[in-house]
Amino acid sequence: MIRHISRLRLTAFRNYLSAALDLDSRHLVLTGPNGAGKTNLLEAISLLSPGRGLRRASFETVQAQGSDMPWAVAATVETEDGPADIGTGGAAGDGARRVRINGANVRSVEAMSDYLRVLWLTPAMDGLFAGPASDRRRFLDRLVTTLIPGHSGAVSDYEKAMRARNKLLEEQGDPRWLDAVETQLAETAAAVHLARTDSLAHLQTLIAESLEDPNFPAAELALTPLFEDRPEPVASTALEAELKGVWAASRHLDRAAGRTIYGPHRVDLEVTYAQKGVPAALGSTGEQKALLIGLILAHARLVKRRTGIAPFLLLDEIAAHLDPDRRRALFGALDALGTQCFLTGTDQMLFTALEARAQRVRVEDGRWIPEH
Ligand SMILES: Nc1ncnc2c1ncn2[C@@H]1O[C@H](COP(=O)(O)OP(=O)(O)OP(=O)(O)O)[C@@H](O)[C@H]1O
Repeated sequence: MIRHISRLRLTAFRNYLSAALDLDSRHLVLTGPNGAGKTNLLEAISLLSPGRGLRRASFETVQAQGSDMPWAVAATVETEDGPADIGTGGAAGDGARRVRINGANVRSVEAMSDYLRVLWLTPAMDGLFAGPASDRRRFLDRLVTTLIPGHSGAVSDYEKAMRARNKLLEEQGDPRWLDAVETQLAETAAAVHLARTDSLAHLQTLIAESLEDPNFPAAELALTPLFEDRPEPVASTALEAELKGVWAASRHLDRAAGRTIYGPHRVDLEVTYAQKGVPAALGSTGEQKALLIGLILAHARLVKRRTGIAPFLLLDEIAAHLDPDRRRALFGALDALGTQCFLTGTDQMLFTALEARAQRVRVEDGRWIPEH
């Protein structure tokens, strides 16, 4: 059985006031004019995972304008153990979001990951390899979170502790407080860094084992070193001690710089086009897209292998950028993953090769019209 979403319901979510859709386990193709609500639907599904979803929008932004109802996304996920009802949404006057599983409130957004995992590819990621390092770190953290759901929370805890350290440095705070903050910073930093390196190592191994697919070339992945002048320990306690030492010694420098210079918030994900041995950023637009698709497909396989849950793939306007042969290869790869994929495009013709392997819905002005 393929784990899949069998029912999706949106309330006061962006341009959807109230919409419901029944689905089978096949892929879902969404077509419709610009601004109809195709990406909004993908964003809704992306919020069934930790973090802020595929647009990284604040929860106030997703609230449908002009509606008094709090926004809500609800899905029924068919699993091997039966259906599960997963819901998330906002509550009036509160910036946070609530999560409900099978009718009960749960405290942690990570709990949704027991039922479903989500990965996405959007046009906003097109410049990933040539753009700023912060985008690549965020991309990597998204991959890691799909594998290790607690990672998203660890990254926010780390960022919070770093802001506290920077503030204490600026205010010339008590060194004992700095010690305490740096201890906390080191714990979260080690967790973040080791989750990243561990996930990357597994992903690289899987890519190396996979049969070469000429349509979606293999990537070589590496993290830039944490420190310029010393090796980084691989064990958590040793890494924490090393980071604490570095931060304690660099307080003056960091105070002058107005920020923490060393740490996992500064590393970069280096991606190389394996066959050619050149940095991904030097590839053509099409090559970079193919590399990114290959990376997402490989990661989806990794998540399936290690967790038993094949992630749902949200592919926003991917088909339009591929030539017909590569499009067919993509559809074949999606079928092989054994998961439900959600694809958008303005033109139904792009998805002809999917034939009966997809259900089709036309999106118009915040409404869903199933096509038969
Ligand atoms: N909070 C909100 N309340 C109401 N409408 C919203 C809200 N946020 C966004 N919208 C509307 O949603 C629409 C955009 O939807 P979406 O991005 O899903 O379009 P799309 O079908 O993917 O289009 P394209 O083909 O251009 O990518 C816009 O018309 C926008 O004004």
